[in-house]
Amino acid sequence: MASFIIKPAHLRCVVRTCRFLREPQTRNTLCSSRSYATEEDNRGPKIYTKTGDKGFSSTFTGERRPKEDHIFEALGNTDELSSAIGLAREFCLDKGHTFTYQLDKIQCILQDVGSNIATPQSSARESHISRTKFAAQPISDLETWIDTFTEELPPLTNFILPSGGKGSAALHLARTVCRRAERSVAPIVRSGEADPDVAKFLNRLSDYLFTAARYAAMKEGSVETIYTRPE
Ligand SMILES: Nc1ncnc2c1ncn2[C@@H]1O[C@H](COP(=O)(O)OP(=O)(O)OP(=O)(O)O)[C@@H](O)[C@H]1O
Repeated sequence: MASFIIKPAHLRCVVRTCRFLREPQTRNTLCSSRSYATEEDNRGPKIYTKTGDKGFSSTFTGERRPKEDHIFEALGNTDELSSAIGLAREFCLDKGHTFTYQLDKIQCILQDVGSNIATPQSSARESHISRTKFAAQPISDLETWIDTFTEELPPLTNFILPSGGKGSAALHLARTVCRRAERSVAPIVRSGEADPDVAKFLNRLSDYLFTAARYAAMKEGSVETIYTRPE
């Protein structure tokens, strides 16, 4: 069994993803097993390699690029997005919301987003591409979930401000991080280095997070603050 440790930061994950993707049997076990660290992992290498100390890091294809490269920017934003969703999920769990399993799934898909971003097509071999292919199904799942929330929600008649309780406000914050992730992925997709479905997924995800925020507020009976023009 290959070693792969989920580190606190998704970017770490992506980098480890770079390592663990070399061992395909570990891919897709991430979300199902929940048992991320094995005894072997515990005896494994240290978390720090020091190879990034000079401001360069590696893509999954083995290229060394400066850390301000578009790819690491997008990976960092994806990592931050997963963390923001993780926090929102905790607030939603506290309130007993039934949709938190969706947030779990989304966090797993964001790992796949990171894998795809970390694999620039121009330097990828066939084996890299097949291991980091991004599936379109998660986009349809988001659309189904959005439509289900929307059926229960009252129509939107005003601009609402991020509010509506801790879960709702945290989902709005995650939505804004999602839009930043989308902006940073756009040039990578445009240059043909990442899968266009990654951009589509992030675009749909911000709509999902907006709708889930409203749904959480409604279920909690929390008031969403409406924009009013200051006097
Ligand atoms: N600051 C960063 N922001 C976003 N992604 C990063 C950043 N630094 C590295 N990465 C990506 O995340 C992966 C894992 O990060 P990690 O911190 O292990 O890399 P590193 O800094 O190159 O190595 P080390 O921390 O061991 O010196 C890297 O392989 C790279 O793809």
